[in-house]
Amino acid sequence: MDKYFIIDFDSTLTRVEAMDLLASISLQGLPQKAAAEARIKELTDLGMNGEISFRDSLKERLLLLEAKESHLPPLIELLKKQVSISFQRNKEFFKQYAETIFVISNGFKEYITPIVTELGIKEDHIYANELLFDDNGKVIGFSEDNPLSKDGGKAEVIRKLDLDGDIYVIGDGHNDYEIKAAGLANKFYAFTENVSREKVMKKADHIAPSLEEVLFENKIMSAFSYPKNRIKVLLLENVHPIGVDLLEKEGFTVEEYPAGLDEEELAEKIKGVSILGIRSKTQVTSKVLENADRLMAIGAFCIGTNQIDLEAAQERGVAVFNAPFSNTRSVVELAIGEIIMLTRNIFDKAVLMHQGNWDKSASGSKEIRGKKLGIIGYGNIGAQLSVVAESIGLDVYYYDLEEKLALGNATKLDSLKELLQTADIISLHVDGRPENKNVIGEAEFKLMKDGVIFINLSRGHVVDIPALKSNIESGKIKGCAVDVFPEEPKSNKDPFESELKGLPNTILSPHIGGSTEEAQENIGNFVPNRIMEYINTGTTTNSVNFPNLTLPRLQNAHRLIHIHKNVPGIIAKINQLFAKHEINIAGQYLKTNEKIGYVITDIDKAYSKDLIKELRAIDHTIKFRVLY
Ligand SMILES: NC(=O)c1ccc[n+]([C@@H]2O[C@H](COP(=O)([O-])OP(=O)(O)OC[C@H]3O[C@@H](n4cnc5c(N)ncnc54)[C@H](O)[C@@H]3O)[C@@H](O)[C@H]2O)c1
Ligand SMILES: O=C(O)[C@H](O)COP(=O)(O)O
Repeated sequence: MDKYFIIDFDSTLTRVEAMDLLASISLQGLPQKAAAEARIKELTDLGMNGEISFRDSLKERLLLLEAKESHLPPLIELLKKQVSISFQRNKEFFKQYAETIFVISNGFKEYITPIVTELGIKEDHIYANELLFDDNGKVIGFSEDNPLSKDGGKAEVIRKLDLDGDIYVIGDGHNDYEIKAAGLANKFYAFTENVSREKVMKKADHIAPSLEEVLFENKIMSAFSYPKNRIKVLLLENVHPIGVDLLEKEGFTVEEYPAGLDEEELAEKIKGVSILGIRSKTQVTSKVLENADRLMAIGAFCIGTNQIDLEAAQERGVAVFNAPFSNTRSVVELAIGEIIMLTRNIFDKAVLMHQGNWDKSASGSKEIRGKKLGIIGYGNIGAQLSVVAESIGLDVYYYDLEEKLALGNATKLDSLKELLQTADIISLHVDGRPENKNVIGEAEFKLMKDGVIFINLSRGHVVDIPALKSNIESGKIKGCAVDVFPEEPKSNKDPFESELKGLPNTILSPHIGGSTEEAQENIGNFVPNRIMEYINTGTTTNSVNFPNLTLPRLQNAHRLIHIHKNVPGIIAKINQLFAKHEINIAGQYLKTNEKIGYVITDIDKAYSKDLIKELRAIDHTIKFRVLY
């Protein structure tokens, strides 16, 4: 049985209402332009929602237009640029299915025909109204014999066409739904890529946010192997609007949640989610991942990824991305500011001032110039802090577990002990790996100089809090700044509890080291782009738990992405299947790490579906997907 596709023009096949565009051309320079345009828009919406008779709306709109034949060429040029994005992506569909695609519109043939024939739709499959002109080329009306000039016209055209097969209507208006209401279509797809009309969506059999959704539903090959609107994104912890916007523009269905979720909540919410976006608070545990039935990628919209069970994610074929340098500078600037504030005792003095006390004295207040700054963890933040600190006169020492290049005049120390004994100011910038729990505890505080300044902007669990508290109280630590805590409130509405509250010369901040507008904007851009690259091309550059592969653009081929446990013989099995099915391989890329293998194979487009089934069935396959 043939499948016929009946497609609406305005706001479906194109992103705009052609009459609105025509109005802006024809009314150019006329005093009534703004008022007439507003009324035309209003009449269009009333008509589309089925609130006024179509013919009345059309008549009134045409009268307001002041249109001439000479306005049509510029209108057509503008409309050509306004073909809906998912229609542009799927030109192949229009060519292949030309025999069964019809455009039925209450708009006008004069501008519809040049646009839709360019897509490959046949001229005699276009049904629309026709304009009438006077001798001077002025539009004076429309052909009233045409059924499309009146209510129910679309249904009448379909009835006359007497198509032998299933009929699927794709449109954004009530007049499109009327075809289904008249019993003349199998399904009405409310097309929402350009406009979403609540009343129309309620009546639809299916909402189609893109043409791919319709094609996928009907098992027709489309530009994407999977409609993007079916990819559900869950964003927690107030991800920057830029990030939200990028993911929405990509066509994903995005749900946002301002706070973090606890394990139980997330284990429920994660079902059906393909992309999860979090920041430092949300713990993505193996229990959460067990329920992640569709998860492909996790974006940590921050630097740290210790909140994610990276190994469990990897074993399930879930790639994790973060923003490794987007807030580095912000943390460094805060550290520098705090070093100065604490060395000058500003925090306590400010508190006293607010209480009405004037304490002008130099006692215990020092310059930072020439003081020894000890940086523990000389990674991105530690190294950047080293450079900035040195430029304002600090003498920099550092200790890192790994061999790191000393920047500027910084001095590398070989042990933590040496660093703790040397520094006047200690700033902690280690990562949050579990082994770093309490890396600074009583024994380490004991090794520090009396009157040391201590700063932790890294992770809360790396410092033993009771030990820190007693060393502040004893005066061993003269000043302290802590931005990160073992337990942090889930949201701004929850209270903050800590033993460190109320201690002298102690700056407590609510985990805002990386919270600057610049950093959040950078992160909002960086992470979605890595995720979209991964989803669209398979590229894993910058993934923190997947073998990193930068892949070329896919050209005239299908890309098979196979993620498997790194056990011997898998590649051989994959390639044996290609040989068995006589597949021509256009390119193959492989990278493994200890746990998983990541194999990408670009192959010619023609192959049997059995190949896919057999690739999926290879033992130790974790995930498999096809891109085209
Ligand atoms: N407060 C905030 O808002 C904020 C913002 C950004 C980053 N961070 C945190 O800052 C920390 C550092 O970030 P980064 O981008 O520099 O990370 P990074 O991975 O580039 O650097 C961490 C460095 O610490 C070293 N290291 C790890 N454990 C160590 C140990 N026990 N002793 C000595 N060295 C050790 C590593 O070898 C590495 O060089 C991370 O914990 C990150 O989560 C906090
Ligand atoms: O890891 C990070 O980048 C910091 O801890 C900042 O985390 P946040 O985005 O949750 O503020």
